[in-house]
Amino acid sequence: MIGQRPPAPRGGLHSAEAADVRKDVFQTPAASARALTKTFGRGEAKVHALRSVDLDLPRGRFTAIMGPSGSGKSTLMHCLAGLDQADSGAVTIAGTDLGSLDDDELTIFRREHIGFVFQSFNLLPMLTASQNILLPFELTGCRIDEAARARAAHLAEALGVANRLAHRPAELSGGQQQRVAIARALLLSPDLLFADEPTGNLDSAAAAGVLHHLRRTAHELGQTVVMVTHDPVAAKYADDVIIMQDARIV
Ligand SMILES: Nc1ncnc2c1ncn2[C@@H]1O[C@H](COP(=O)(O)OP(=O)(O)OP(=O)(O)O)[C@@H](O)[C@H]1O
Repeated sequence: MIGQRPPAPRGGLHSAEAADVRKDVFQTPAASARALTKTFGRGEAKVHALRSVDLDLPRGRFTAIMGPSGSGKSTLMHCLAGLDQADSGAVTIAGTDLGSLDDDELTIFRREHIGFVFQSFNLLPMLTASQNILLPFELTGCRIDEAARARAAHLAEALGVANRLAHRPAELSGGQQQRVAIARALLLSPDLLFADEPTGNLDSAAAAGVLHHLRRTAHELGQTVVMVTHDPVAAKYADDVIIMQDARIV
């Protein structure tokens, strides 16, 4: 176990009530999209990237988004993550309608509720693995305290990089770098962890390690994980697979 999946209810509930509370928490989707529509360009050059997409992402599950190139996967992920705005429709994360937030509020919301992992790891080369993992905490403007260090150490342990913390990214394998990047993305306990082709730069053994840890993150930390991938082998690690085609979920 690397953590408790259902949050422990407080206030002395009887076990049946506590089970109901846990069930409710996990039945509320971590994120929802309703009638999400997005086009690029105009006139003859107009391209439909999303055509009225509806989606609920269940909490604590690992969901893969697959589909042919140009089918709208990245656009969907960017709209869900508040990195891009749909032309119409709504995205709700942790009960907040992203459309109700101004730019500054959206930036803060993303920092507090959403974690990202990219194909190219995006670690800072001059920082050690440990400093990279703690970076999101520093960006909040708070001093790194014992609790933050303990969380970073716990995540490093869970992701199998605890013995690499003093090393810089160039001294780590690709798989280790990606696992450091996952620990960093999880530091502030986001509601959603988005992974964009996280194994695209890895050989099959390193990819398997990263996918195994993403799966554990969902199942043992109760973390909602969404991964865009072209790789059917990677998608097999997911609990649910969403297939996109021609800007729709099929
Ligand atoms: N910034 C943009 N400007 C113009 N068209 C765009 C832009 N971004 C995406 N598109 C178009 O929108 C459609 C969906 O693109 P998207 O990147 O979401 O697909 P994808 O499934 O992620 O593709 P890939 O697997 O190749 O990354 C494509 O036709 C793409 O060309």
